[in-house]
Amino acid sequence: MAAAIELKQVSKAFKGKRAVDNLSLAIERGSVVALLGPNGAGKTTTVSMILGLQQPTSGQVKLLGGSPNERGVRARIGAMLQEVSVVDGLKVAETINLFRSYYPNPLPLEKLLRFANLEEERDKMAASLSGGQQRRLGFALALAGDPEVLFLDEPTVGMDVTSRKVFWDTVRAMAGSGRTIVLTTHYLEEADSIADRIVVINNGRLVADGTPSEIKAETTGRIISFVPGAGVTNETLLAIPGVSGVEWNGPRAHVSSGNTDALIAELIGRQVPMKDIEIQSGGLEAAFQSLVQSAK
Ligand SMILES: Nc1ncnc2c1ncn2[C@@H]1O[C@H](COP(=O)(O)OP(=O)(O)OP(=O)(O)O)[C@@H](O)[C@H]1O
Repeated sequence: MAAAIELKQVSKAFKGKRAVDNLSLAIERGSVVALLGPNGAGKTTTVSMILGLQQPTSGQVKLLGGSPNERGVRARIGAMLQEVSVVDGLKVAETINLFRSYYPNPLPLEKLLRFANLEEERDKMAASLSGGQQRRLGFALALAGDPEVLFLDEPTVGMDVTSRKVFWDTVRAMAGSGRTIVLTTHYLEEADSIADRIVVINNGRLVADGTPSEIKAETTGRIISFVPGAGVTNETLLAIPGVSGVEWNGPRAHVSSGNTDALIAELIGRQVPMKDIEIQSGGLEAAFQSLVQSAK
């Protein structure tokens, strides 16, 4: 079966400046992919081209094996974009029903209200909802057509902690039922917990692509710390292959390395005297910062 989404050497230029630069990417059906990148990296432009809302300057975009501009393809996708369009004069349930009417096989209204945690707001005017409630309405509208591919652009901005949890539980359940989900987020811990693949974009280019643990391991965000025995100096540690930096906190040395497994073997092999050994992962945040900085 064709990939859910395929980008081949896609570029998009605005007034000569490339917002997306020669991006190639295939997203398998049933996967949950997070697009990460700093402000202005090109994430929204990429999603807009996949949705057919913007046309690439060059390259090819395929969605569900066809063109994003085909009606038949559009009926099979759902998108929650940063701007939620609220129709004036309609209540929450009426707005959802309007969107349901656009699709051949919509999900039931009650299910959508539950997924979006909007059961209590069903009879409120949509325009009177708070920012976070409007985002949740945007989620219900994105799901209205029971989409095979779901796009979530910064979905949890403005949501409170409870709504966020309900939201991600629902997204996880959706992913479990074989849908393809593409999300952009600035909350790296969310990407880490929900995505099975993370694609990092910077300056319109792909700078890393892998599982959350591969992305974390690819970077210098990992540290071994220990209290070295007498005679072990900064220079001794820096001279060991695989050590990318050493910082001291009193008697404790924090040694960073791209591959802490290999480094620990090296330290033991060299019989470096060590006490109270700890291995810390820098986490996705550190990995992300280091990727974005090294790509500059
Ligand atoms: N319509 C436009 N006209 C001119 N430049 C644009 C337009 N849309 C986007 N850009 C530029 O393209 C680049 C990528 O923007 P884009 O919105 O895709 O980034 P992003 O990764 O989604 O950022 P953010 O995290 O801030 O939403 C930015 O430099 C932006 O200023």
